[in-house]
Amino acid sequence: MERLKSAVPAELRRAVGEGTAADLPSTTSRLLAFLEGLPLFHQVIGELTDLELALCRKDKGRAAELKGRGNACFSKREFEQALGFYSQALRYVPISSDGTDASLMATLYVNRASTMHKLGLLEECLRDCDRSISVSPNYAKAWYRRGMVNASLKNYSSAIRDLEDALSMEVTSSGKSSIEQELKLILQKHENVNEVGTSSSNCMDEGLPLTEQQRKVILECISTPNKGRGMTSPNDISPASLIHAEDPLAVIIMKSCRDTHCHYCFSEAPADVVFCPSCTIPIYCSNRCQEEAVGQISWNQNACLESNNSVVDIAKLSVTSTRCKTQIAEHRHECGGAHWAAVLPADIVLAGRIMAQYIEKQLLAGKRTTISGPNLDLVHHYNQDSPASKFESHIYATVLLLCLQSYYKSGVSWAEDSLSQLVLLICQIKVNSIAIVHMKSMDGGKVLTVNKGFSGSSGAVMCSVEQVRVAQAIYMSGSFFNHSCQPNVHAYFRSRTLVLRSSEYIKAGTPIELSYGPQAGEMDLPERQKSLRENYYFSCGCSNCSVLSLSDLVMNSFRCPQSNCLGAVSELIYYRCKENSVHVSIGESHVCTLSLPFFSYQDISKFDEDMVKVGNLFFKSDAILNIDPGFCMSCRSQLDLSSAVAISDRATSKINRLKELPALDNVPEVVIAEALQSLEQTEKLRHPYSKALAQAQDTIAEAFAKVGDQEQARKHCKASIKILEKLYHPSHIIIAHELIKLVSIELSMGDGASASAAFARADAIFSLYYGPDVKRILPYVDALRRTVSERSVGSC
Ligand SMILES: C[S@@+](CC[C@H](N)C(=O)[O-])C[C@H]1O[C@@H](n2cnc3c(N)ncnc32)[C@H](O)[C@@H]1O
Repeated sequence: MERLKSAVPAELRRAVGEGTAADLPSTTSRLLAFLEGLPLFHQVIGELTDLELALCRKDKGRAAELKGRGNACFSKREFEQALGFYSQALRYVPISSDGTDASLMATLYVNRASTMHKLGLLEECLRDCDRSISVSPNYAKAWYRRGMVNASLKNYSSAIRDLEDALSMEVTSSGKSSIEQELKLILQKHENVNEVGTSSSNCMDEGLPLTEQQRKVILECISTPNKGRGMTSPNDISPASLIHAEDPLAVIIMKSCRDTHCHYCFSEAPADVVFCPSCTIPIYCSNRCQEEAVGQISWNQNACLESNNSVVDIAKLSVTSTRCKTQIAEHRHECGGAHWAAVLPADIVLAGRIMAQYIEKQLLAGKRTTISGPNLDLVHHYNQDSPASKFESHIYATVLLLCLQSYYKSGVSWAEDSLSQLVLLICQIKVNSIAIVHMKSMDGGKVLTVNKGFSGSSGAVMCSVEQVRVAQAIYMSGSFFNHSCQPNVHAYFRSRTLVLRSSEYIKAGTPIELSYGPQAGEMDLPERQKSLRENYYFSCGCSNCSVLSLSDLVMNSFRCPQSNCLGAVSELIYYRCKENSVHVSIGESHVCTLSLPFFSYQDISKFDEDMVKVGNLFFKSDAILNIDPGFCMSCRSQLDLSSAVAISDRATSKINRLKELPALDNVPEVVIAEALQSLEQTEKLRHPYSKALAQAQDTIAEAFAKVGDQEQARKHCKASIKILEKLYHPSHIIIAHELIKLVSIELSMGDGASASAAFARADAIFSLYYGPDVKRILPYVDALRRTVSERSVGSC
């Protein structure tokens, strides 16, 4: 792509970069005319769309070779490796209409099933047997394996039926006699044991609980003075109410999750992962997800899948889809082996998916009109984009259009403005797409196992969660919610569904706003502004970025050199420009102008008492004139800021070394002692309510928990929570996650009563943010709940 960009003459590049949205018809057509005359461009499009050149083609030879490697590992009892090879083989095995490849696929499923049976993955094994049977219904080995795994699952009646079927299909006498032997054994067991049913896992969403569906909040889209359109409600909304739930218009998995997560529901891929029937890139956690993403596959339609490129075939497949007819299988149009969707950036593939959906809807509706673009009613900032970004959007839009044209061939005719529409669609995606984030419990499972005995002597690990960015999506209604650095709704995802829930009481008519990422307490004002400008192309005008806030004042500040002063020393310049407002700048550069929060004295209950003391020092001084970097905002004592920054940074990096140690179970005492010394230095330098201090306490708590000194771990964990309560607020979700760490420490200490109290606080916050979805989103919380209640009963 870089070679393509540099081939464009500077004059044309400038015209594109300097143009506005109104110039798009001319800039896009000039660029297209130039590129069409460029051999390099045709080479690039050829590489992206030619099935013979594609990297993601099915390959029977490769599948057979991988199967051989799997078999070799299986016979050496290297089951984990065998599983990997069989999965890879299934990824490459083609599906053909003549049935020849079906037998290879059926064998691979059975081989993988046998491997998973050996590994104790019984449900997964059962599913692979079913897949093998559906591909090749008379395959005795598949029935035999299913019978055996059903026996392991104690489903004896099913096991007997399966083995009887296997027996009727088996042709060799040795095969028949070994099936008979197994059958005899299972019949005996069946006589002795009561049957236990199997549970089948289901990754897909079951939708909203009924009670929530009935209590949907009424939303209105309104025009706001400084943020464009926004959302509000004509009614008061109580905390923890479900505000909105929506499936995406289009979605694409992040490249980093391609090999580990289902490309449809984005859950972590299980051992019996399934693949796209037409290309080797996507993986799915179940047949259901595969069908949702690719369309329903029945074996007599294989020819249609393989030959692709025909509009009639596409329509036929979509009609046979299990989905509602207005929804188009999102991966369908990318299938067949052309690999542009695997190579182009996620934003561009997302644009491709939206465009393809639009085209296919027109085709399904029988409208063979000229294709222009979906014309989504979403905001974009094309005119404010940098020249480089405008040029890049033009290049990608042109490449994408050619890829789509190559797929739809003569089945579609394109309007003149389709390229301009595509450029705007790419810009809309930049501003409106939302990252789908899933919660991953880092060691929640482990903590519960390790702590089972609660001897108190063994090293325990703390429950901690990591947010994994799994996909990028466009939600049509979700796009109308504006950002606030102190949001009143919490956004989370059930598989691919966006869910918004009120995290506080919202009065009728108040803007309903979520956080696009940056939040007060987590980042200070300049950091938040920078992040929103770079990632979302706007300057934040939320209430938290318009009024001087206490957490912004202290979070990155230093301690006043006077030991009895609680005033903060900042690296920023605060200059009072008018009676009620201050300019904030870093060095020469102006960050923003903020109002002074006089409301804080009227509504003092909103704030933490200690924080109000800090605020008073700043706000109540008669004249806040000019506070330079390095001067205390209260008593004006001066601190040598540059040396304080250097010492504090060194101390932080020493403490952070604890995180980098590969195994914390064995942290040398000297490293802990050094970290404690650094913590002492940080405490001397940093403001007592600073983020650096909270993080240092948290890191040290984690290290102590892992080496088994739970008393120390508890002390530092509590210190960290105390600071975070001031930077955020005591009911913020971040506090709940920290409290869960405290719970695991207290459980390890055998202090069930304290653990139970901390858990109750965390649970209340989680319920506020996730409502009844807590169990589904944070399953480890539920596991911990059971442990806590057992332990607290035990300690009574
Ligand atoms: C996802 S859209 C939200 C809906 C949008 N206001 C509209 O009119 O369609 C994101 C855009 O809304 C505006 N916006 C959202 N939150 C804002 C905020 N806190 N301050 C200023 N503008 C904001 C920005 O223009 C941003 O690019």
